[in-house]
Amino acid sequence: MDTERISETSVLNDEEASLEKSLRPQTLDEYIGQEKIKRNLAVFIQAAKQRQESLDHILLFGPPGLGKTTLAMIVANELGTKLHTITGPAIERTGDLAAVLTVLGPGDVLFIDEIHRIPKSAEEILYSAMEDFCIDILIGKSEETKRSVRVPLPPFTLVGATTKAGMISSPLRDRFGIIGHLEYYKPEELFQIIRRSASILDTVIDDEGAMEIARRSRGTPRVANRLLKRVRDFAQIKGNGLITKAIADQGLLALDIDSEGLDTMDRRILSAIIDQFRGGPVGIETLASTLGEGRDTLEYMVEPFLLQQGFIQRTPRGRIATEKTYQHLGRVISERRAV
Ligand SMILES: Nc1ncnc2c1ncn2[C@@H]1O[C@H](COP(=O)(O)OP(=O)(O)OP(=O)(O)O)[C@@H](O)[C@H]1O
Repeated sequence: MDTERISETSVLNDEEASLEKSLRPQTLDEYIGQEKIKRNLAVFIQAAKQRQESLDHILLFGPPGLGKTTLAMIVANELGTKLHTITGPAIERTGDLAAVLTVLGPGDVLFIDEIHRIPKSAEEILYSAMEDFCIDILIGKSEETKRSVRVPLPPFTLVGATTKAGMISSPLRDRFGIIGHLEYYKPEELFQIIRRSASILDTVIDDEGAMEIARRSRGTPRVANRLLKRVRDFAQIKGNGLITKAIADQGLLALDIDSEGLDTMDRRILSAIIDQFRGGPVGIETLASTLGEGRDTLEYMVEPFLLQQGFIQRTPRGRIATEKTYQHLGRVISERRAV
């Protein structure tokens, strides 16, 4: 299990957490990449401010670590309002949601991470909250005293984030006026993120060193920042403090990140498809149980990058390894025709 990747947000120690915070861009100008979303948001935010209205609700899709939370923070910051955060799994009952909604101030931003995980009953409360800025709360314990009370809410902006586009119901999706799909970052964009983070961390890095980390960061700013911090340690202990291409390479190899930026988990998946399923096709469920991993981890955290990079192809009968994979892992395509 790739515990480091999965738990990196949840078990950061205090120092790491404050470093992570210091690296977060605060404004749209500081937010690198995702140009289309950024351009549109800049217009919508400016228009809402001019009209003194709340900004329309925003739904953000994309794999972990691409900057959904950061964007939600930036939206609140650019609007000059307060950000309230909750995650889908933390909303167990409708009352949990009502408790957050009823403390919102006018124009505030409510960020619900993993919005696909809120229970159906809470989702229904969200509908009227989003559309009419009010919620109906049931009060009274007995059948005789039980009644529904309408509670008005101030106009607010809901920012929902999810890694699982297919798991948002259409009534919920339809209530978002702005929908953004975050894409994996290009190496040039990660290069800029790494340069910016290095300067905040007071770390010297040359262009080749930054590019090497950028190329091997799975298209993901969170990974880029994590690798930068680790490679910085190598530069300090094994070099003279400067992150060069050679130091980056040495550090990344020690962290088991290969020349294509694949980590142990990526390579386990690819090797299993080749070695245990003759290159595929293999269903995601079978693959997950063979590896002893959760299906969701594979499908939403690991596989999207492998698909995007052309290491895996999806067919109606399951996943197959591509010629690029055989070459990268130094295997010979013998029993299955190359794709
Ligand atoms: N566009 C960006 N420019 C610069 N840094 C970024 C950008 N996007 C993300 N980051 C950095 O990457 C880190 C991870 O981003 P963030 O927590 O917003 O991701 P996320 O998509 O919300 O992930 P998750 O859903 O796993 O929480 C942030 O701490 C931030 O420093």
